[in-house]
Amino acid sequence: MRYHLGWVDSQLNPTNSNPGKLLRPTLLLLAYEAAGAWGLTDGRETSDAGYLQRALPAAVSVELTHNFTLIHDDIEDGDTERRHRPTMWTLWGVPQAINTGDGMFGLARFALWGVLENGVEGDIAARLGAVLDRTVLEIAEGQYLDISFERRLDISVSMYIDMIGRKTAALMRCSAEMGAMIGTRDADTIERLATFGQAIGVAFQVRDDLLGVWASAAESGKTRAGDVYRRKKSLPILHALEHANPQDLRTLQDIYQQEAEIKAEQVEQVLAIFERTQTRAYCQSFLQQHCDAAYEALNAVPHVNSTVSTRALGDMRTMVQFIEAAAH
Ligand SMILES: CC(C)=CCC/C(C)=C/COP(=O)(O)OP(=O)(O)O
Repeated sequence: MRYHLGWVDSQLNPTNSNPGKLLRPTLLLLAYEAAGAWGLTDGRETSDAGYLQRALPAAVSVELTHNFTLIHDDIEDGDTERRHRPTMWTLWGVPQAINTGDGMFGLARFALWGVLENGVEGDIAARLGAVLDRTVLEIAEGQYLDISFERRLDISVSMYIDMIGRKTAALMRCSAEMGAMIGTRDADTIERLATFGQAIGVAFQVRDDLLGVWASAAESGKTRAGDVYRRKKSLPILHALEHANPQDLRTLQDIYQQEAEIKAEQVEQVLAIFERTQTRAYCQSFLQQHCDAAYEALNAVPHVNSTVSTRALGDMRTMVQFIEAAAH
């Protein structure tokens, strides 16, 4: 993939050796190119990558937004490690970590105005700000729902999908939508790419949910069935709770509500119930549906006479293929 993580990382923070996946800025830049990179047709194409400047402030902005939410998320969850490093609140204390997260959100908003210096018109810049603000509100709603689900077992699959749609997919949608808005004024193109972002966002989370239960330790670098050990309310358990027979349902309720830590044999019991409820197949088909929706959105992006756009659409398909692999 062209936007190799190191490339975007060097734009964001030259000293950061573990920046995370940088999925959102990558998505934003690809959507910008796919949408036509503001009239960059083959006849006008330049050999340098100067045209990317136009979208770069927004790419920085979505990554800063993501990192601000992670700083606050780690405080709320009490997590002590992220990306194999101590979380900010463990180093600086909760008050300063909250403050840093707030500052980072301010920085994300401030960085976005940089598009004005790179040739983006004022009305588009203002609308980019509105998309980002609406998205942050949606993420906060998603986080509210997620936290409120923690002590409950009566969460339906559709409630969960609504939650991840806001908490995880909203910023992916926002990234693709913003990139497209900087690349073109064509409403159809913007809508298709935004839809792509939403679909890939949900798919990405469900892939994580699948790997959290069924990836081998070697594949994921984590404990096998780690999400069952943590009793995480992800798609598999919510599907199983909806489809278990009465006896299995009681077993799941007992295990997920007990005060004591879950034992290895109870994890095996949960996995056996997942088998009986065909939960893995359900999650895989759910993932496939969202990957199909992502492909469909890409196929419907109006054609631009530009190799840059064609290449970006190809890279976005590669992204879907990577996520889709967890469905097989
Ligand atoms: C308003 C706030 C604070 C929003 C948090 C948004 C977010 C995507 C958190 C990480 O989710 P996660 O808990 O599923 O992921 P991880 O396991 O990486 O913490």
